[in-house]
Amino acid sequence: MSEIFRELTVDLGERSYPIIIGSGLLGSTDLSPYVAGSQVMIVTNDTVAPLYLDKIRNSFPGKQVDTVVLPDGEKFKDWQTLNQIFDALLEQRHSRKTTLVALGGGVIGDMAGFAAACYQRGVPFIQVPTTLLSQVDSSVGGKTGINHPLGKNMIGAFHQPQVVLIDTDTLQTLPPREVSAGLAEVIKYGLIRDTEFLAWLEDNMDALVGLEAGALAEAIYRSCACKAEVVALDEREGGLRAILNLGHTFGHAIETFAGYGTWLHGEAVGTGMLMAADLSVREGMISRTDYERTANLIIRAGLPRLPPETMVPDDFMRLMAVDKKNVDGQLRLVLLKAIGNAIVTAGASSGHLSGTLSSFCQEA
Ligand SMILES: NC(=O)c1ccc[n+]([C@@H]2O[C@H](COP(=O)([O-])OP(=O)(O)OC[C@H]3O[C@@H](n4cnc5c(N)ncnc54)[C@H](O)[C@@H]3O)[C@@H](O)[C@H]2O)c1
Ligand SMILES: O=C(O)C(=O)C[C@@H](O)[C@H](O)[C@H](O)COP(=O)(O)O
Ligand SMILES: [Zn+2]
Repeated sequence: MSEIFRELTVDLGERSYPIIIGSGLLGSTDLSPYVAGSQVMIVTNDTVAPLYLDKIRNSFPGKQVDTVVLPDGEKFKDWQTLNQIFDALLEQRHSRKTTLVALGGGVIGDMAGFAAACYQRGVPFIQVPTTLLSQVDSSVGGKTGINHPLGKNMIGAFHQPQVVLIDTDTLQTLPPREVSAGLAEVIKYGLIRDTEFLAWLEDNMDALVGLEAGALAEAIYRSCACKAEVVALDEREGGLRAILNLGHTFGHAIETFAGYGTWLHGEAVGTGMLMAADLSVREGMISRTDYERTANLIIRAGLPRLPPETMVPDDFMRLMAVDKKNVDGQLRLVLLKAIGNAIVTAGASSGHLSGTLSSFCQEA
C-alpha cells in the first residue's frame, strides 16, 4: 500500500519541482508525467540495483527504460565512472529528449545529475533518493558533480531535477552507519536555521536511530522544507545558501585526507560541525553549553567526535585552502552566531582557528 506523507515544492520559477515524501511509493508512483520524451535511463549502483531496480522500472509506463549499474562507493564518484553513464546513453542511442533517473544515495544522485547537466548539453533528470542523507539533503537543490583527488565536489554544475520521489521504506535496508551519516545533515538544519527542529531532534533522536517510520518521515519533511526554503532564496550560492555548508569546510578536508569513502560524508560533516561549533565558542558567538548541546546530539546520532587520529592542523589548513567558498585566498567558514543562526565569515581569528584545530587533532 502506498501513502503520501507530505508534498513540498522547491520554488524556483520555471525550474520549480515537487518533493513527494511517503511510504510504498517506489513502483506505485507513475513518474511518466515528469518524462518529456520516450526514453529513460536509470542510473544506480550494484548495491541498490538488487534491492529497488525492479520496483522503479514499473514507474515509467509506455517508455523505453534502460539502466546503467555503476560500482558502489564514494571512491567511484569520478570521471571514469561518470563516463560509464555517457557510454550507456550513447550505446542505447539516447537522444537529447532522454530523462535520467538517479536511484540511490548521494553519490549516484550527484553523478547522475551531473551526467544529465552535461549530456548533449543538458537533459532532465529525476531524483529517487534511497539513503537518509540523500532524502534529507543531496536530492534537493541541484548541486551535482564529482570529486577530484585534490578536493571534494570540485567539478560539477547546478542542475535542478524534475521531481524528487522519497520512499521512506527504503531506509529499512540502510546499514546503521549510513543512518548516522544522514542524521548529521538533519542536525545541520536545526543548527543553522531551526531551533524548534533542534529541540524536536533532542526529543526524537532515539526514535530516528531506531528507524521509527513516523519520526523518519517527519525529520525528512522538516529537513527538505528547510533546504527548499534556502535554495529558493539563493539557488546558486551567491550568499545565504552557503550556510548549508556548516561543518563542510572541516568535513571535506577530513574526507579528502582519509581517502574518499573511508570516512562517510555525513561522518565528516558531523565532526566538522563540532569543530565549527568549537570555533564559534572561541569567537564569542555561542556558549560552551551550546557546544555541549551540539556534541550531545552528534554523539547520540552515533557520529564520531574527532577527526582521523593521524590528521594534524597543517593537513586541515592545506586541504581547507581549496574550499569553494574561499575568495581571493581567504578562508570563509560557516559559524554559529547562535544556535539556529549560521553565518558565513572570513573574519575568524587565526589564533582561534589554531586553537580549534589543536584541540581536535589528537596528535597535535
Ligand atoms: N548535492 C548535494 O547537495 C549533496 C548534499 C549532501 C551530500 N552530497 C554528496 O552525497 C554523497 C553521500 O551520499 P550518501 O550518504 O547517500 O552516500 P552513498 O550514495 O555512498 O550511499 C551510502 C551507501 O548506502 C548504499 N545504499 C543506498 N541506498 C540504500 C538502501 N536503501 N539500502 C541499503 N543500502 C543503500 C549505497 O550503495 C552506499 O553503499 C557524498 O558524495 C556527498 O558529497 C551531495
Ligand atoms: O546544497 C548545498 O548547498 C550544500 O552545501 C549541501 C551539502 O550538504 C552538500 O554536501 C554539498 O554537496 C556541499 O557542497 P559544496 O559546494 O561544498 O561541494
Ligand atoms: Zn553535505
